[in-house]
This record gives sequence, C-alpha cells and structure tokens, in this order.
Amino acid sequence: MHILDKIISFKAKEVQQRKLLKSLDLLQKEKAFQLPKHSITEHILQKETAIIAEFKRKSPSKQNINLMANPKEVALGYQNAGVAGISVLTDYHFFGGSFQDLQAVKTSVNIPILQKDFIIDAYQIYEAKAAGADFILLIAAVLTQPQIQNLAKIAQDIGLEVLVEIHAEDELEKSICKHVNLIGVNNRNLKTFEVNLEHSMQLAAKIPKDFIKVSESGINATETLNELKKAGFQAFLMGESFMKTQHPGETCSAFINQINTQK
Ligand SMILES: O=C(O)c1ccccc1NCC(=O)[C@H](O)[C@H](O)COP(=O)(O)O
Repeated sequence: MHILDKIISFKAKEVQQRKLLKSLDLLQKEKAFQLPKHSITEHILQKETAIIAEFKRKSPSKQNINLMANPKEVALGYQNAGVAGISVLTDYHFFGGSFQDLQAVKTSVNIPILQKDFIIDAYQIYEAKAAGADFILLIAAVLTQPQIQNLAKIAQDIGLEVLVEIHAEDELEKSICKHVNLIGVNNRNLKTFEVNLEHSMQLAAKIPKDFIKVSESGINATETLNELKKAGFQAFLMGESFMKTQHPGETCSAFINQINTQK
C-alpha cells in the first residue's frame, strides 16, 4: 500500500469518528462559518509573483520539518512577505497539523487561507469553513469525477473556492468542472515522492484558460519558479523550503525579494 492509500484509509476512519462528535448543524453555527471569504483567485491575479506559502510541521516524504513552529508567527511573517495566500495542513497523523493551526492562522492574517487536507467526505468541507478556510483542496487521484463535481459544488455553495490537484493528464480531464477555480499540478508524485518539474511544465499547457494554474511542491529556487512561470503557472505552492528554516516568513520574504530584483 503506498502512502496516499494509507492516508485515505486513515482519514476515512478519522472522519467517521469526528462526525459522531459534532453535527453539520453545529459546524454551521461556528463563528468562522459566517465570515466573508478572501478570494484566492483575486489575490493571485493582483500579484506579479503569487506564492501560496505553506504551514507544514512534518511530512511523509521529509519527516520532521519544523515540529514546534508557531502558526501565528509564521502566518504573520508570510503575510508581511507579500504572499497571495497561506496553506495550512490540518492532518495530524501524517503532517502534525490541526484545525487549531488553521484557526490560529485565520485570526492572525487577512489573506486567503487554504485548508490542506485529504477531503473524501462533504463533512470535511463544512469543517474547513468552520475553521476559517477560504479555499479547499481536492486531490483528483483519490476522487472520481462525480465526487469532484459534488464536493466542489458543496464548497462553492458555502463560499469556498476550490483547488483541484492533479499529477497526470487523465486526472485533468476528470477535474474540469464549473465549480472548480484553480487547478494545481503537483510536481511530487504522491506514490513515489519523486519530483519531476518537466512533467508539470508539459501539463500546464493542457489546463484550460478558465482555471488559475498552480504549481505545487518541490520548489526551492527562484530559477525553478521562473521556469514554471514561463510554462504558464500563475501561482506557486511552497512549503518545505520556507518551513525548514528558523524564520519561515523571513526566508519567504528574501525569496520574493530575490524574484523581484531578477525582473
Ligand atoms: O509532502 C509530502 O510528503 C506529501 C506526501 C503525501 C501527500 C501529500 C504530501 N504533501 C502535500 C503537498 O502537496 C505539499 O505539502 C505542498 O505541495 C508543498 O510542497 P513542498 O514545497 O515540497 O513542501
């Protein structure tokens, strides 16, 4: 069993347990559920270089990255650096994240927040909204086309934007849907952890113009980002290269400044 299958199987049990603890009605009464959304699409289109910086404590591919990081400090650092949005891992078992991390980020910044998790059930979308997310991730590799359409519609109906992550062309076909706003190409194969930018660059040209194109994972050099930009990507999801440093916000700021001075 590869890691993605393990994560999904664990997630299915976890979500069933959480559903018993809090009803959909109660989730919809959470204060954050009523907050207006910050649009990631708008924020990306306003930036010359749109980075979605990730709050990530550990990962299956890299193990511990920054276990004790403070979500408020990191989020403020990212916002000051000028990112378009912040991604927060909420999975605890594999990534050390939590809804508390997302809530802490939400109360510290006023830019769009991505709930980064493994969504397989509509209940999780309500949880994301209740914790303060502005957009969610759907991973095409673990969902069917009807599931993508159904989950994306539910998200859109409650005011969340939707990023669908693909890694291969057949996943792109099933992700095209009017309720989806952004399509992300994961440079990392989640089954083998291999990072292949060339493969992502070829996929970029095949994504219809109606979607914001996001390049995800394994980006650690400004040259790489510039190549991805030339291939048509409009936003860049970066986690480890910032989070592995002592001050992720400052590292992110230096990265963005470097890009701006190269123009
Ligand atoms: O990062 C992993 O090891 C991983 C393993 C299995 C499923 C998902 C995984 N990562 C989620 C992500 O997509 C990344 O955290 C995100 O794109 C940022 O990547 P990076 O800049 O390489 O930290």
